[in-house]
Amino acid sequence: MKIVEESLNGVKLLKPIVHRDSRGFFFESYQQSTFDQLGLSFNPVQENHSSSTLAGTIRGLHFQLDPFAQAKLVRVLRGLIYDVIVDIRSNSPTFGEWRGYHLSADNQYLLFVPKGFAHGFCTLVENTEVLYMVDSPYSPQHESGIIWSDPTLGITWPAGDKIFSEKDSLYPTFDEWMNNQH
Ligand SMILES: Cc1cn([C@H]2C[C@H](O)[C@@H](COP(=O)(O)OP(=O)(O)O[C@H]3O[C@@H](C)C(=O)[C@@H](O)[C@H]3O)O2)c(=O)[nH]c1=O
Repeated sequence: MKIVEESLNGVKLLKPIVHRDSRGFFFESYQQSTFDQLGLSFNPVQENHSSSTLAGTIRGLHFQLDPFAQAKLVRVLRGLIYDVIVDIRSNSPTFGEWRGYHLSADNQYLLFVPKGFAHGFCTLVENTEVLYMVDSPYSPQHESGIIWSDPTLGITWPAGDKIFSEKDSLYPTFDEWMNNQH
C-alpha cells in the first residue's frame, strides 16, 4: 500500500500493491498493521456495498455526528466514480474546502476519509459498485448531510443529468448547516 496523494489534512489516496498472475490479480485492500505504519488510525467495524444503476447517480453529501462519526475507506469494485470530500471540521484550516478524486475498478485506488468530512460521489458509468468500510456503526439518529449542489461549496460535479434520493434533496446548504451548529 502506498500513499499516492495527500490533500486536506488526514485525507489519503492510496494505491495497493497488486499481485498479478495468469489468473488475474490479488491485493490486500485493508491490513491493519499497514495502516498503522502509514499513520492511519482505522479500525473498521462495518462494510457497505452500494450499486448505482445509472451514470450520474449522486449519493451525498453525508456524515454521521459524534459519537458515531465515521472514518471511511472507499473503493470501486465496478465502474467509475467522482468521489468528493468536504472538510467540515470547524477548527480546521481547510474548513469548507472540498476535493474530488476519480476512483475506479481500473485504477484500484482507495480513498481514506477521516472523521470530520462530508462524503459523496457521482457515478460516471452505469452499474457502478462502491465498497467502503467504516469505523463506527450505522446510526440513523446520527445521520446528517449537506446538499450536494451547495452554492457556497461550489463543487464541480461531472456534467450531465443527476439522479439522487429524495432524502438527499432535503439536506440543508452548507451555510444553513453551519448556522445550526451554534
Ligand atoms: C448508510 C446506511 C444505510 N442503511 C439503509 C438506510 C436506507 O434504508 C438504505 C439506503 O441508505 P442511504 O440512502 O443513506 O444510502 P446512501 O445514500 O448510499 O448512503 C451512503 O452514502 C455515501 C456517500 C456515504 O458516505 C455513506 O456513509 C452513506 O451515507 O440503507 C443501512 O442499513 N446501513 C447504513 O450504514
